[in-house]
Amino acid sequence: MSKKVAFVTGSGQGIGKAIAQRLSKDGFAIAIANLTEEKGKKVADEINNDGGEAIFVQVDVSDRDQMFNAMNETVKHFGDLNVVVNNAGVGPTTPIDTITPDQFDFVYKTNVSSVIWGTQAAKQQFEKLGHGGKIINATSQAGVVGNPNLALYSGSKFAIRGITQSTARDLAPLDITVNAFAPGIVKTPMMMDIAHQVAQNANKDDEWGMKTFSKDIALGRLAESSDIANGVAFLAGKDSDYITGQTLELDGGMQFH
Ligand SMILES: NC(=O)C1=CN([C@@H]2O[C@H](COP(=O)(O)OP(=O)(O)OC[C@H]3O[C@@H](n4cnc5c(N)ncnc54)[C@H](O)[C@@H]3O)[C@@H](O)[C@H]2O)C=CC1
Ligand SMILES: CC(=O)C(C)=O
Repeated sequence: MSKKVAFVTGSGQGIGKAIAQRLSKDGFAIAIANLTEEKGKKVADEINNDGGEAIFVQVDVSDRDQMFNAMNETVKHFGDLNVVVNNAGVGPTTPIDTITPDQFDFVYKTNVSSVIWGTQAAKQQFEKLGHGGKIINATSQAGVVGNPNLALYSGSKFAIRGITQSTARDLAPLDITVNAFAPGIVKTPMMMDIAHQVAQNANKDDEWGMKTFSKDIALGRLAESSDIANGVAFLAGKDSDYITGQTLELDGGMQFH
């Protein structure tokens, strides 16, 4: 039987890379869809050298045509597509007075437009292939509760949960599920940068910056990218077939509902 195929955006490093590696272990062929070629190719090579099957497809997720082309290229190569993980995102630190129109456009195009284009392109491919599929969107604990200094980012992540819920209803008749995952504080370049910026603004060190975000984690430790990939693997697999429109919180116990 041929492998199922997963398309993972922002998989050149951090959480996306861990998701790609985990889904490969779970038997998926993987499209590493990333902005920067060097990092994306390296992850694809690592998966192939490890006995998996991966290709690199270059994409700027904020560009609709590029998202459609990247998914087309994936289906041309592997002959199928079953799971799309809209993971890529940016997280600048933005005290409210500092936000500019350019920054607004950049964050909302990268984080929010990308999910819409990714959903449209996935729907098109699933329909052409004549089967359903799974769309999985990256929100954040900061998309469940507003975080200080992150007004642009938090707002964009709240929007992703709204889009997830709406499109789950729209696409259910096509046997397409749409869910989101909400990581907590994960040791990746994005989070290190946020902690650094917040610390600098307060004249403190990076450890202090990280503590301002991590002090309320019930399980008492920062997340590894693999903790997040474990949850996404569940959403990508058969055991989540009867779940749609939900946000799975992967935050070690930060936000409770
Ligand atoms: N690190 C954390 O603590 C948390 C991260 N998240 C979310 O998880 C997702 C992944 O985050 P990290 O791995 O931490 O980020 P990261 O910054 O470490 O990695 C992001 C990856 O996305 C790629 N990328 C950036 N812009 C792109 C674009 N326009 N088109 C294609 N690829 C692009 C980068 O090249 C990089 O490979 C993001 O959506 C982020 O908002 C959510 C909650 C917490
Ligand atoms: C970067 C992020 O998603 C946080 C702080 O939750």
